[in-house]
Formats: sequence, C-alpha cells, structure tokens
Amino acid sequence: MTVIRTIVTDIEGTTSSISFVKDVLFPYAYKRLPAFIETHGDKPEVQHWLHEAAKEEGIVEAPRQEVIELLLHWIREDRKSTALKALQGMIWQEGYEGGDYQAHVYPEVSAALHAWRADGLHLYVYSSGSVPAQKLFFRYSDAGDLTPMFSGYFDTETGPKRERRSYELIAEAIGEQPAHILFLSDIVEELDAARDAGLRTGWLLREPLEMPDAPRHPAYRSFDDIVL
Ligand SMILES: CSCCC(=O)C(=O)COP(=O)(O)O
Ligand SMILES: [Mg+2]
Repeated sequence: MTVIRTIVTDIEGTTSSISFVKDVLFPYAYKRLPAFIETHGDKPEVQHWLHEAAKEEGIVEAPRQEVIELLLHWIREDRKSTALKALQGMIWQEGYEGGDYQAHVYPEVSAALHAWRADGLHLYVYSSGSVPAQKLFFRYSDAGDLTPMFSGYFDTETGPKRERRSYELIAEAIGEQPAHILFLSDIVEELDAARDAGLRTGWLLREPLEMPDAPRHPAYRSFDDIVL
C-alpha cells in the first residue's frame, strides 16, 4: 500500500456535524440574505455572484428581487451552487465575527489534525462551501483556530465534488501523486469520484449512521479510527 502524504477533507458530515450547517448556518444566511443583497448588492464581488446565480438558472437580465427569491429557494433545497456558497460565506462572516456562533468540529478532529501535521502530512480542505467560508469555519471553530493546520482549500470553483476531474485537478494543484492522497468524506458519490481519480478514500460514517457490512470504501466512525 502506498504511503499517505496528504489528506484532503470534506467538512459537513466529516470534520463537522451536518446539523451545524443545516440548523445554524443555513437559517442564518436565509434570514439575512435579502437585507445583505439590498445593502451590498452594488459591490462588484456581490454583483459578480448575483450574475453567476442568474446565469446558472439560465436568466440573463433578472430583477434583483427575482434573484433573491432564487437564492432563498436554493438555500431551502441545499443547492451546492458555487454562487450561492460564495454569497452565503459573505453573510456568515458577520455571524462568526460577531460571536453569534462557532463552527462545530467533532471532538477528536483537532487532535487528529495536529497529530497528522506533526507526522509531516499536508492537510487540505475540499468542501462545497466557498474557500472564504471554509477559512472562516476553521478560524472560528469550537476547537479554536484550526487554520494553521491547513496548507490550502478547494471549493466547487475547482469542480463539482462528484466528478473525477475535480480530484485530478486538486492532485495537480497540490503537486502530489493521487495515490499518496487520502480523501475523507461522508458522501459515497464523492468518494467514488476521488477513487476513480486514483486517490485513497475514507468514508466517515458518524453515529448514529448505520455501518454497512461491506462498505464501498474504508469506513470510520471518527478520525481516531483512521489508520494511515
Ligand atoms: C464551509 S461552510 C459550510 C458548508 C457548506 O455550505 C456546505 O455545503 C458543506 O458541504 P460539504 O461539501 O462540506 O459537505
Ligand atoms: Mg460532506
């Protein structure tokens, strides 16, 4: 078996609970999105992502209110849209900085990341959340600032998480042979895509999820169970 030199981890369901994202972050963004767009809608960065959102829906010149309704609909259906995730990240910043919440990480995650770093491994994040949102997430985690653990971050600007090409591009960007990279996720389709690209995979099946008798990928209850 090849040596693991790099670990790329997903966030929601892997380092952190699905509930924190769905029950804290999404409602926070949902409530504040209309006012955020009204206040900041003329800033070039916000305009860019509003335009991208409309484009994703196939509309060119959409009234602002229509785009707001579209984005709210996407939050309700948990659409992994790059434009929505970028805008959500901007809204969440206020919540983190104002101390409205801290990002949840499972209790063993911080120690595992520190141990892997001490062993010389390079750690990266690949999440549907935008790169700025990922940085905020780990900076304001309930285990303290974990950003020094990570050498880099990838989001869906690299590509969708269920496509093999995204993992090939990540391996290229990191400058590592796929076989030396371990990708951790809770979503089996993401793990299938990573394995198709030649990466090693680890499936996080956190309690109370059922552990299959013959999982499609090496399966773990927590980071403590991962043997490299
Ligand atoms: C990093 S910010 C919140 C996470 C988020 O918006 C999301 O969709 C998480 O998806 P993941 O790819 O980490 O499962
Ligand atoms: Mg996930």
